[in-house]
Amino acid sequence: MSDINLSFPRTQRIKKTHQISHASIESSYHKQVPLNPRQKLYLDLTNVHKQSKSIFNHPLSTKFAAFPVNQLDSTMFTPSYKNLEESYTARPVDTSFNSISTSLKDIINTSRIRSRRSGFKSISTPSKREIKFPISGQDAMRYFCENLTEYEQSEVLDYKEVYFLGSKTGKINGKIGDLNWGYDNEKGDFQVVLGDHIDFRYEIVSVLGKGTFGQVLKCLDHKNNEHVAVKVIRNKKRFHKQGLVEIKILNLLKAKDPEDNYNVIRIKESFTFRKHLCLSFELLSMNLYEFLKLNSFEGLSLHLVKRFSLQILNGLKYSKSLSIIHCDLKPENILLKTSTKSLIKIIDFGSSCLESERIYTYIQSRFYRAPEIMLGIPYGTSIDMWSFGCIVSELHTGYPLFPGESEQEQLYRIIEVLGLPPKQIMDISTRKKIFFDNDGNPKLIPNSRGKIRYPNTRPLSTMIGNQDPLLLEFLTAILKWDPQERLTPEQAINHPFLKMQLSPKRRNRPSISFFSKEFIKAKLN
Ligand SMILES: Nc1ncnc2c1ncn2[C@@H]1O[C@H](COP(=O)(O)OP(=O)(O)OP(=O)(O)O)[C@@H](O)[C@H]1O
Repeated sequence: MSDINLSFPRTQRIKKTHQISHASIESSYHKQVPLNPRQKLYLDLTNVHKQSKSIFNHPLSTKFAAFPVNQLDSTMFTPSYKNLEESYTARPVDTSFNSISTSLKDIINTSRIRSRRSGFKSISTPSKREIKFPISGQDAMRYFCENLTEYEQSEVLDYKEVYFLGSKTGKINGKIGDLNWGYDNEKGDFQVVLGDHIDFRYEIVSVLGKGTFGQVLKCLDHKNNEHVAVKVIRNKKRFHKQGLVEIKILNLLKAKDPEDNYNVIRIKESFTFRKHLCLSFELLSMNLYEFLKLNSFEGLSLHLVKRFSLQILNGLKYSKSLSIIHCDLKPENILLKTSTKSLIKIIDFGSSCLESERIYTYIQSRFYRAPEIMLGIPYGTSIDMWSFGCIVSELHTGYPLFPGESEQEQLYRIIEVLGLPPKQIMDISTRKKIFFDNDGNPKLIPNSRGKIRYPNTRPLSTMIGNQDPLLLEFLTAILKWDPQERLTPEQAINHPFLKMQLSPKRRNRPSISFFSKEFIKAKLN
């Protein structure tokens, strides 16, 4: 194929129209009427099109096609031209690309020379450092095409605002046929590439946690220039559906708490990226399980237990007022706001529901599971108070109160401390056959170490120690079989255990054990 000839016959008819038209531009050029750069490039492009259909068969041509004609300018050529050259290098046998790339080179050069000659200011390609973000998806293609994978080149065009592109090294090259173009593993988890972007805005810094629902990533939000936590939900229908419920509940919690007074996590944004539902949150510090671990599982001072308890109850009181059941309260879902202060927030409303919209009957993490869930009895917000009671004990002692190795052992551990469930509970239990014989006696099945647990043989006082009688009273009032008898968050806040101020002398352990970031990192890894 020969190079593109940029001269046009003198006989070309002039079309008198105010709109940009191919003929008018061509003729203006030929009559030495100065063309503006956009007109000239329109001409160049259409000539490329006319003279070489094959260029438009190349995958990159779809990128050209994606630009409305009135948005074409010389800056577009640079990256696209480079890509054409690259594709030629990759396929040396294809001589048509050779001539096309040479032609494009000519077009660009000629266009610049002509612009200079005709006195028009040429459109110069700004250096990448000069470009200020955000840019449009189209500009991302113009200036940074070579930083993007082929998948991203199509993807980015849908973005009105691009804040961050990620470096090309390490990016997953999305391919048809791979799981979600290669962006997912077989479990539907997003394949994390540190340093890459999420949604052309968030830079992935590290992985903060992995859970049933997906992964939580520490990211730098290039729009607001702050670190955030982004929860990337697994790309599976069930998790996606539950993720939508989580967003609904988090938005409700946020809307009714404009001043951030209630110790619950605040959602910032939600969006879908590569088929993954994503939720961005304020970035918090370590969770209370990690905090206990950092304290060598020795348990926290009563002073600190009280401080944490009051804040958790504040969150539970608030969620109860909105009829929200958290359904998965545990130390891993309570986070310190920073590693140097005792402020905390409740996170993970991923299993939550409204009292009027309960879907699942079997919920909560086993150690913190309320008896009514195991016994198959209708439940409400009081299941969170059961979990709260277990957490208070664990914060105080350093170890879970009822660490059942199975569902059955979980209930037998509770029976060992509280005795048998009262008649009114047994009567309405739909799952009692799993745990009790026909006479209502526990089946006394040994656990994996051969231990049989007998009712009422292990008083709560021996499990939590006798340091503070009010703590025992407090926990006894919370850990009730009957949810109706359990303290509500309001009642718990007003319980003497939390009302009593500790004098500094009575603080039996250091009031708080906060550490440097380096120390925390070393300990937790
Ligand atoms: N806003 C945040 N700031 C810092 N770390 C966070 C934040 N949100 C979550 N994490 C970390 O990620 C972990 C998992 O988060 P989350 O519980 O929301 O995910 P999940 O998939 O629902 O987990 P699970 O399987 O426990 O239900 C948390 O235990 C915590 O360590």
